[in-house]
Amino acid sequence: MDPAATSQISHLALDIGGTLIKLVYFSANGDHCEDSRSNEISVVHGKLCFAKFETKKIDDCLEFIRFNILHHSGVQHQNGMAHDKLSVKATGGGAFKFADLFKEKLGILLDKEDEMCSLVGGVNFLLKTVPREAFTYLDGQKEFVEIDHNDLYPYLLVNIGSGVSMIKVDGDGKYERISGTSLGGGTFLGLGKLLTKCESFDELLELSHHGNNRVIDMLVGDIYGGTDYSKIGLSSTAIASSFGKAISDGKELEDYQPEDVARSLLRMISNNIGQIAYLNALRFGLKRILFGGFFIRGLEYTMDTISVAVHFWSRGEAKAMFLRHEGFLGALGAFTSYKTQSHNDLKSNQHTVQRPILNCSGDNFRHIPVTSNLNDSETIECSISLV
Ligand SMILES: Nc1ncnc2c1ncn2[C@@H]1O[C@H](COP(=O)(O)OP(=O)(O)O)[C@@H](O)[C@H]1O
Ligand SMILES: CC(C)(COP(=O)(O)O)[C@@H](O)C(=O)NCCC(=O)O
Repeated sequence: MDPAATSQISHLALDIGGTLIKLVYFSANGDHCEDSRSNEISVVHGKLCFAKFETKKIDDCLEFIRFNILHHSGVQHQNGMAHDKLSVKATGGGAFKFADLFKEKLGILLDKEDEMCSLVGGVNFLLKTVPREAFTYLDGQKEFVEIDHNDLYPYLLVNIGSGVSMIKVDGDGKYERISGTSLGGGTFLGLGKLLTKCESFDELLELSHHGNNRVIDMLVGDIYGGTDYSKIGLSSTAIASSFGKAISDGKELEDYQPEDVARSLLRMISNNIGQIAYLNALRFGLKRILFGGFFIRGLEYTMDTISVAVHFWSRGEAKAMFLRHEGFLGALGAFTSYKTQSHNDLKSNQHTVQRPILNCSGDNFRHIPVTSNLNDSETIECSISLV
């Protein structure tokens, strides 16, 4: 393997969702070593890099791929003669919706991976490979959880994207989508834009940060004259009805502060998802609930609301956990699915494309990582083997 060639290697996978396009690609450091067991295998050190674009700005994403020449790292189809036979792993609805666009603009075929399968693959990869990936968040405390690989399953994966999917995971590639709700991140952003006139997700989050949901939410105490309803375990400060105060306040939307509206909205969506997640965990006796999707964005208020909902409804029985790479689960799953290409295919193709083909075997991926560190820019240091 030519070291100069390995220094440029980049391998790409995409998750094209309803709101965001997520990219995961491997970028080599430039150093590599031959595997002592076989002179046909090279180990390449590098890092997994992450990028995201709004789906409505797909042209920016295409330009990013073109500028960084990521599309040339695709796997060449058998019998493929030209670059238009290169294919890149892709998941999410956009892998179907935008397949023609990718072919037309970049000359690549999107090799479609099932969205649920990719989400599960991404989580399992992270939990097994990346230290300090999963954590709990309660009472303002973030605590990393190292999960024993032999005691990983079962768990409930709740992916909060535009909509929400809830998947019971029983093993590697063993899963079932058991529930979902259309009240997800898209609802938060869509309603938020209409109600607050904000222009972006970040702006909506910033607003929510400064708001007070009690201005607009109807609390138990508002209904019960300031007292708890202790007989059924509801404190006076619990939300009885999200946005309920707007019924009788005699106010127009303009009379409320956008900050307070944003806060109530965030609380409503997070609380609802936490509660549905708990109910589904209860249905199947699952104790561990992992939350992913770009809606969370590591936001303390969101994680706290979800954690409190799960803790409250399960009376402390179930645990909400979060992931550092929450938004890239599907893309990571699609990335690791390159392993399903047979070695022979990859090897023979090595001579027909300009760039070396990576063997992203899941097993190699798991065992070879040097440091598997996560640095500030959220990259994951790792190594992969080339055939
Ligand atoms: N920069 C952003 N722009 C738009 N939405 C964002 C952004 N960051 C986080 N979000 C939230 O994440 C959701 C999308 O999450 P994601 O997991 O990418 O789902 P999808 O695959 O449906 O696009 C949005 O609906 C929104 O609530
Ligand atoms: C259709 C979807 C799987 C698409 O995934 P997304 O782009 O939202 O991440 C998801 O939006 C979803 O599961 N919606 C909830 C549908 C329901 O169960 O009511």
